Amino acid sequence: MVFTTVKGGTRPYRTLAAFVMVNEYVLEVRNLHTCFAGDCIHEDLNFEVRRGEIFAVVGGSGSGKTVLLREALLLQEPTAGTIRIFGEASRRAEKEGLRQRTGVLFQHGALFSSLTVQQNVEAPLLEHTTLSPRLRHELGCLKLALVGLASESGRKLPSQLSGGMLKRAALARALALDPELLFLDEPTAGLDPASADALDELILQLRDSLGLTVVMITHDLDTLWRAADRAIFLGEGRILAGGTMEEISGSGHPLVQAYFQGNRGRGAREAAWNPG
Ligand SMILES: Nc1ncnc2c1ncn2[C@@H]1O[C@H](COP(=O)(O)OP(=O)(O)OP(=O)(O)O)[C@@H](O)[C@H]1O
Repeated sequence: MVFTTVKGGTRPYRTLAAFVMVNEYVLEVRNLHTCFAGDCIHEDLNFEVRRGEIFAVVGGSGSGKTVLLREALLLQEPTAGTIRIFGEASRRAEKEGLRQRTGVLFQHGALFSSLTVQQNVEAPLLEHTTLSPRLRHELGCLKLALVGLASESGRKLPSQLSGGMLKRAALARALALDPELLFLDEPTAGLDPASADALDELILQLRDSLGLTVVMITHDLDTLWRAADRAIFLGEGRILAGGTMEEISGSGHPLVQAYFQGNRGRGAREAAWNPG
């Protein structure tokens, strides 16, 4: 890791990430409108996510972050506009292909409670590949190791894992098909600070080692300062600010200021600038 100087302090910046990040758009959102019964929560959103970056979607409650994620995952249709993933306009007909190139970590893990962790991780391989049971098992073990879970954890039911381990297990399942693009919905929600830090570190490591592109929704200011390369701030149906965390937090918009300039926001920024 090298350090680069930014206005007001020094933040870690990862060399491999800088190398991987290129101007190839993995996700492009153009002129997106989403309205429910005439009430519009997205009014002409435009942004793009570059290959290899960790991109965060931020905003107050009800600003439309989850709806945006559901639209990108083809679980919901926007009212107007397009979402292109891997350069292709995402259409329902291409759902299967897109699913295999994208992984999702849902906020509550969404693991099958009656299956063991190992079976959960193998589930996408069973559904989308013709691999033999032995190969599926080996790949499942590999993914568990990748997220830092011991093989004993694979034999447990989700209910027998801690919150941090559950997130890791769900992440292992999201990585089962070697996705290029990973969506994370509130990855650190409900975790204690140490587990949240460890998960942030894991996300950074996975991006660096696998060359993943990560799009995450988060309210966690520590995660934002530590992991996000760029972000957008949603509010009033629009993107109120976009860019690096430094750029966004310096926005003059009152909603953005209130979000980042409170005690929690300032503390997270200082911690990111003074790691360790
Ligand atoms: N299917 C739906 N029908 C009607 N309204 C909806 C529907 N889905 C979402 N909404 C509304 O859209 C708005 C945005 O919801 P969304 O869940 O995307 O917010 P959010 O930014 O993810 O909030 P939070 O941070 O609290 O999770 C909310 O007012 C919600 O009630």
